[in-house]
Amino acid sequence: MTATRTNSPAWLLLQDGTCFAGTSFGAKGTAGGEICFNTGMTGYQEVFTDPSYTGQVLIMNNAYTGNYGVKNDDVESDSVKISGLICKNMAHRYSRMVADDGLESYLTRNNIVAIYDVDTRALVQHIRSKGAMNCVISTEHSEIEALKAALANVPDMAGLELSSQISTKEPYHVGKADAPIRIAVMDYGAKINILKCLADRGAYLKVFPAKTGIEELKAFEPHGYFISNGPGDPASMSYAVDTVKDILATEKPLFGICLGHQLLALANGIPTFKMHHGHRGLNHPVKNLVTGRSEITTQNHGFGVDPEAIKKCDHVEITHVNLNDGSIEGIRLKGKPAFSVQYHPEATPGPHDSRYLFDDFLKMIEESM
Ligand SMILES: NC(=O)CC[C@H](N)C(=O)O
Repeated sequence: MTATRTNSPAWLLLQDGTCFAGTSFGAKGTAGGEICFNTGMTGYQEVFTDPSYTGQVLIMNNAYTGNYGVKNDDVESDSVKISGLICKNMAHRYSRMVADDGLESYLTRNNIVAIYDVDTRALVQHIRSKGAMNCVISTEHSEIEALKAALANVPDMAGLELSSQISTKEPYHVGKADAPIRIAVMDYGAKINILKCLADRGAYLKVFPAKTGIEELKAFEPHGYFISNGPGDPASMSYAVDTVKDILATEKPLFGICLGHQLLALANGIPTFKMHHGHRGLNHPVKNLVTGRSEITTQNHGFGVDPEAIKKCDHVEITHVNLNDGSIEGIRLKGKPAFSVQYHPEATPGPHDSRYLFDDFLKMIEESM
């Protein structure tokens, strides 16, 4: 399949004044967000639709993006969630028997501004040394003052609350209603495959809007609670921290992923912090300190849990660490059936090494029933 090459110019301006020129791909217009990069070599459609990327302009480290097109069901949510896209090369032809569309048409339909022909190696090295910052990409402004004005409107990721905007508006169910195990899911921007991983193991889920109170959660009579991934700064989510505290008070099993991990830490008095440039990719090595085994993990986070504060917290145990930088990848509470990981065991896209965590959670629930 081919698409017409437009070759129209596009520009990228970073918050520190650095500028890149490139070529437009996808929707026309101007888009801003926090710039971040994903080192994965495949799985771009799942990444673009991951709700945790809300508010972020994504650089793909892979030299070539779009070669296998898109498929209607290779998604992690109902729409593309990235604010914008930056690539080295974008495929104008795609090749996959079962593909439904090409990437450019998909981005255009989803109103996503993208820029390619950018030296992404230089750009990623820049972010790696300077750290996370905001940016704008534009097909309509080439004047630096106009780009700067657009950039001034992009909110800081630190302190930004996004989950309540993208969470489901109404509760919904996943799985079979007669399943023996019921799990209440807090939707702060949940990826579809996390829900599938739980339902495939025989759980019936009720997925709740971000600001649902404990009484409504309890009315579902859940045997366990799941705290989802999601975008934004966990420290801005006091409503969610309160919900996690209320859930812990029920003594029912709790499992949290990524944002859910950060919220479990915050609910136990452990602060989170903004990382230099975060972890986003499919090959982050993590060691499970309980089993001594290592796993290769999928990651997507720009905030982390404070390691020093955990060490001082008697009732929280570190279960997983990142083998690249020693950052905290997993915790569990002593004396309570609650645990969480900073990475993504559902791993769409990515290796399935960590799927055992869903089995562990279901087993924990069975043992508590
Ligand atoms: N994938 C996630 O849940 C991300 C959590 C949080 N928004 C972060 O960037 O750290």
